[in-house]
Amino acid sequence: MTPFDDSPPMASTTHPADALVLTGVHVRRGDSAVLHGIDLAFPAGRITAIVGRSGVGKSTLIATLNGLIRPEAGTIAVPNVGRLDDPGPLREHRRRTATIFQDHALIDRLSALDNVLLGLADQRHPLSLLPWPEEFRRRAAQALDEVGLLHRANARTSTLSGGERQRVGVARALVRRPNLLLGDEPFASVDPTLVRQMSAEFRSLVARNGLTVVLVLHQLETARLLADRIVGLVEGRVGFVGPPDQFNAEAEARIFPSPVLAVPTE
Ligand SMILES: Nc1ncnc2c1ncn2[C@@H]1O[C@H](COP(=O)(O)OP(=O)(O)OP(=O)(O)O)[C@@H](O)[C@H]1O
Repeated sequence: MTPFDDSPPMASTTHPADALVLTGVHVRRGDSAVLHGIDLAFPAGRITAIVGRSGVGKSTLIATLNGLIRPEAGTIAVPNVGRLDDPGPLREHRRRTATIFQDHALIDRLSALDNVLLGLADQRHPLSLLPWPEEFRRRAAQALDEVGLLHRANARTSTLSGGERQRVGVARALVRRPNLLLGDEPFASVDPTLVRQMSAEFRSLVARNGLTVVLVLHQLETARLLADRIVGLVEGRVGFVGPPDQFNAEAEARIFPSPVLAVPTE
């Protein structure tokens, strides 16, 4: 198996080229069983898009990968780190993981640079009144440079365009120097034309930084553009795993079945 093999994941085997391996993962939220026995490996250095209809468990899967939700059964293994049901590996996994958000979760009255620095907030005392350490400021400037926004570092975030705000959100994730980048609909508030323009840039940024990326994407078109691999969920189960060019009409009908319309009776 090469690092770029897209054959179905061997969930019981941890391959060195996998960044995360889920085996028989069941997740419950409140009274509902949401994910049912997920077997899935996420290849290192690749972009995986999670797609599926509303309510199938996409956000739940991302929160589970993040370590925010603990499965009621099954395991999540991070090669060279450990299993996420152990507190030590879980802490290390969370340190290596960054998240990008749909609304970018930026503070408008702060500068772009200060918003990026917030990505490091957990690395200093929460009540610190001291200025950010020079090393952190240098890292934040580097992250802004990485997304092509260094020239806007001191601009108030409220004056930035939608695409620029999205880049600040990505820089705030990058400043943590993560191995794993997770996103729940990170491009939802960016104009589709802009997403098309940014996708090549995003892909080369991911390759430059050696990131493993998992994104929930509502737009299939965006998933095809951005991802190396698509995971389609149906009712909390994996219904498709493969490269975008294999996500054909049959797969699309399986992952996005037409709603069954009730036939009115007299
Ligand atoms: N905090 C919660 N407590 C109880 N049930 C929840 C909670 N969050 C989500 N659920 C339920 O879990 C199921 C899956 O939700 P989830 O948000 O993972 O789906 P999704 O595929 O991301 O949906 P969407 O595309 O609409 O965002 C849904 O039935 C939802 O109602």
